[in-house]
Amino acid sequence: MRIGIMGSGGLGGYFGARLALGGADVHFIARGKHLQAMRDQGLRIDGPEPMHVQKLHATDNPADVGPVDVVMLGVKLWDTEQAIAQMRPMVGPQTAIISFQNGVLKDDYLRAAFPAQQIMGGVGYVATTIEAPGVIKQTGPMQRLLFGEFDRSLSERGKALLAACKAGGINAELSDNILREIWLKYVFLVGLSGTTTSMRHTIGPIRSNPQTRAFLSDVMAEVIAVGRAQGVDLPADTLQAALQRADTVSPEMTSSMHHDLQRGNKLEVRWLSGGVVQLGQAKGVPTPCNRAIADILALHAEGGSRG
Ligand SMILES: NC(=O)C1=CN([C@@H]2O[C@H](COP(=O)(O)OP(=O)(O)OC[C@H]3O[C@@H](n4cnc5c(N)ncnc54)[C@H](OP(=O)(O)O)[C@@H]3O)[C@@H](O)[C@H]2O)C=CC1
Ligand SMILES: CC(C)(CO)C(=O)C(=O)O
Repeated sequence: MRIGIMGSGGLGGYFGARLALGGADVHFIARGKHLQAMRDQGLRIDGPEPMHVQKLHATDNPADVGPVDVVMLGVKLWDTEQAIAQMRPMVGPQTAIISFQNGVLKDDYLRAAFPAQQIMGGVGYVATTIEAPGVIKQTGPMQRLLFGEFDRSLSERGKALLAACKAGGINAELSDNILREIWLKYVFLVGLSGTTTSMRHTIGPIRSNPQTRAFLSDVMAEVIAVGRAQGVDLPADTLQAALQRADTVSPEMTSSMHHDLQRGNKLEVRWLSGGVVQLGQAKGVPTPCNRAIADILALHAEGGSRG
């Protein structure tokens, strides 16, 4: 299977490395020093299960690659439109395109650019960052990919990608309700990212203090209300399950958005809590807690200030 990884950082680099080690014909799209290091030394994954892809295809020019079976989109949300424009040479009429970015607005960008039948839904669970050019660091053993067709069929292309993932040791699942999976992650992630970033704390103290726990719960409840207003069939116990998830992760856990704030990077808040506000407004669902998060972080959203 030919796979194009559009954005080979924490997410794309990690799962692309596993796919390559599993035997898939992976083409990494990267840029700058990271691209140079990958060309010179391959791609190294540090963490609980160290890996090294020594020989790989890496380029900043998707035209060098040409059409692939699957494009996996893994750039930060602020880079999406530019990445979509650049990745076009990898997209032939039979190419499946899957965004594993966070949030629920990501697929709207794809739908605006490509025919709906080429787009599959995806969710990625992993905690990784680019530690140095050519090196990705994974924190903790979690690694999981979910993907599927928006029409809920279990397609042959989905099964083929599943087989490629399994060959690379990825905990992958072909979902028959990917929209729900995307929203279930959104509920958890907006709660985690909104609270850890606005409060500048790991999840441990946030979930233990009754006042901040109530805020976490209210943030998640707003996401659920917006999702249901959008017609997503979120189970009755979604809030309980999301809070339970927040209770069972390490107390030291935080979100990628909190890491971005600490490093003075741009933030994905416009698509996370900001996305909840935007979708809530369109459906008349109040989202005061998410609005507070988006407003509090607005001065940091373009980067340049460390939290
Ligand atoms: N990392 C994680 O643990 C997880 C991340 N996610 C989501 O996945 C998405 C990606 O996050 P993450 O992997 O952490 O981000 P990273 O910044 O680690 O990786 C993105 C990479 O894509 C590169 N890139 C961006 N645009 C282009 C382009 N046009 N051409 C070539 N390379 C490009 C970036 O380069 P440059 O550095 O130069 O900008 C960077 O190397 C986000 O939406 C995030 O929320 C979801 C689950 C877990
Ligand atoms: C919660 C986590 C680590 C799960 O993949 C994530 O997606 C993020 O922090 O952005």
